[in-house]
Amino acid sequence: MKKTIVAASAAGLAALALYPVLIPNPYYIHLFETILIYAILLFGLDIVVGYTGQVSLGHAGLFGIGSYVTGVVVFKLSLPFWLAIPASVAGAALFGAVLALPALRVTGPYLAMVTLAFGTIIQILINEMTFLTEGPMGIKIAKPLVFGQKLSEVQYYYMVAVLMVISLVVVHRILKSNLGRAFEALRDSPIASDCMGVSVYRYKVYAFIISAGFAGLAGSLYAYSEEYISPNTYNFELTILFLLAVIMGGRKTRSGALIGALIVVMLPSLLADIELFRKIAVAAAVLGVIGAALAVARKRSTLRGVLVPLIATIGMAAFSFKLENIVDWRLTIFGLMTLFVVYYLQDGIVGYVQSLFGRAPSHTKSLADGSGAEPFPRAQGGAAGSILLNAEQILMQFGGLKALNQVNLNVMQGAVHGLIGPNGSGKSTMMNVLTGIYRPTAGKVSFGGVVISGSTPSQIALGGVARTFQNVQLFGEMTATENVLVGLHNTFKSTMLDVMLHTPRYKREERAARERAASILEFVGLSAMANEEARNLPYGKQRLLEIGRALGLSPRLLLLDEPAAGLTAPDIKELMAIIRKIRDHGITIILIEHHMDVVMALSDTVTVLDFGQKICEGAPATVQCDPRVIEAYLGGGGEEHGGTKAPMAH
Ligand SMILES: Nc1ncnc2c1ncn2[C@@H]1O[C@H](COP(=O)(O)OP(=O)(O)OP(=O)(O)O)[C@@H](O)[C@H]1O
Repeated sequence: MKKTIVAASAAGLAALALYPVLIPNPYYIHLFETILIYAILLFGLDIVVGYTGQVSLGHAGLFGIGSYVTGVVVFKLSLPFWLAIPASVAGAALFGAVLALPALRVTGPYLAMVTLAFGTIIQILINEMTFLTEGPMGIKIAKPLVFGQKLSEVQYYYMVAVLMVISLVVVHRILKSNLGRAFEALRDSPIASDCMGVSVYRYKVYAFIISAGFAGLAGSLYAYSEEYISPNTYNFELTILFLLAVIMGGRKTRSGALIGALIVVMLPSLLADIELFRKIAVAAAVLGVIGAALAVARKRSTLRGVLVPLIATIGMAAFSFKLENIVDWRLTIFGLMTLFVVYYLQDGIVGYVQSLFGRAPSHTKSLADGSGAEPFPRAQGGAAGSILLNAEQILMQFGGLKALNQVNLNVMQGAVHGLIGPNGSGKSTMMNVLTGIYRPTAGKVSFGGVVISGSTPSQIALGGVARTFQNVQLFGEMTATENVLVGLHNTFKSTMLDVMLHTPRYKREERAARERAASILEFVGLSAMANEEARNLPYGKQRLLEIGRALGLSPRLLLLDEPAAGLTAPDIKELMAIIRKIRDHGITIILIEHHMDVVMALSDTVTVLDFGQKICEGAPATVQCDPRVIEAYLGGGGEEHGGTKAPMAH
């Protein structure tokens, strides 16, 4: 695996170096240079689109800012390229931060519209600010001067190639680091990210800034490459083209960005020549037949599943020989191809090829050995028996509904505190109030003597409160190890520079985190599934992984929201053993559970809620026999509440 990557990288570098020698035609050198420039932008766009899962239709605008910062500082101030290029990166990054603001408030189609408006405004501004940008006239700039010598087309090609390789390495390092894991985590579950101490707010802004920085670099290089820039270039079509390139090539891979860039740069030229188009259509049909045969043979698809793409590719090849002139059909064919890719190749070309050969999309790092590393330190602070968490007079109102009504809760250091009640009694609401997801309408929560109500979920998480969710909230596309590594995010002190340069500090932290992750997985019995994507784990194991991820925070308090829900009897036994082990490590636990046998066996104290009010509290044996509790459960509709057994049944 590693050997294949080294061989592919060496071949890629050799191809980059030899291209101008083998194909000295300046037109083709310029074309390839454009592909490399677009690839730089797509590396960055993939951070936002592929990793954080946000839609950005503003990247043509950021690309334009990159070009125009260079254009203006060269044209007006005669700055050298080594100042103009960083200025473009910084300028675009600044606007990236501006673009991130709407992303913090809206998602999906709304974000698409806002970012689209951003791109349009940038284009209009470039057009209108003639005093700076020369407006529709555009700006002419020459190739960079190095030691007083203007770079030739080939020399400039090498400069772009080197910057593309550096960008690729930097982006790859960022995305494989704790930063990249944070980006992916906020895509899969923003709420879980926040509760792991990974602030969605902060990392969305980081993603947009980094992504915009690469758009700025690409824009600057493009300005030097074309030697002329005008506002028309940075239009709506370009932004759509960028987005399609990421999707077509395959998100979350650098090779996908390169293939995407190749396609979008080459496609207009390919669709301009009927002879060439026929050859390509035939090649696509042949590849389609081979791909379909492979997919059926490897049982990755059925004959029915491959029928439509097969007919489409063969149909396109046949149709190409009927056509006299391709130019009128260009946009239609382009649209159909896009539709085809989006519908049938959702993981892009790279994802499709990888699935054919049965390889998981990314995740190449093998599991570190966890032996020796402590899964998590013993919880510190507070003597056993002292109050760790205190919730006072909590009122949580949703409109007219009082989901929690003047609830008091004291949780003792080192205890397992059960929280039970019929469906809708307010248990999960309490969990959300304690972890900062809900701000209580009235009342106060203190943890370790510090008031935490009003703090953000990530602040509370970093303060030592970890949780799991009633509906499992894992980061589905990430492996079990990576999920736990997100929990360990706060163990990293490395800066982005450390990540980019792979400094000893970053390497040390990454190694230590991986060792910790391995030992946590061992602790929850998931070592064998360490490299499996979370979404592919059996349900019971997913619940254990959520606990493991929460343990990554080294919490003092762990809130478990119905951890046994949906588990089989052997899984429940395993879960109970794990909860006991966690308690033995000095971690205080709040346990919401409908399985009364689990609550009664594990809890030191049990609090019972009904209709948002605390109706009883005490030792399990006492609570079980309390008439108010029996009434609440029986009055709530009988002995079962979605798997609930009435307390007195045990
Ligand atoms: N965000 C919200 N907006 C409006 N109502 C809410 C919200 N969250 C909870 N509720 C309401 O608050 C009440 C308590 O819900 P909650 O989920 O806390 O109960 P629960 O005890 O956890 O129930 P279950 O055992 O079914 O999970 C319910 O009536 C619920 O509909």
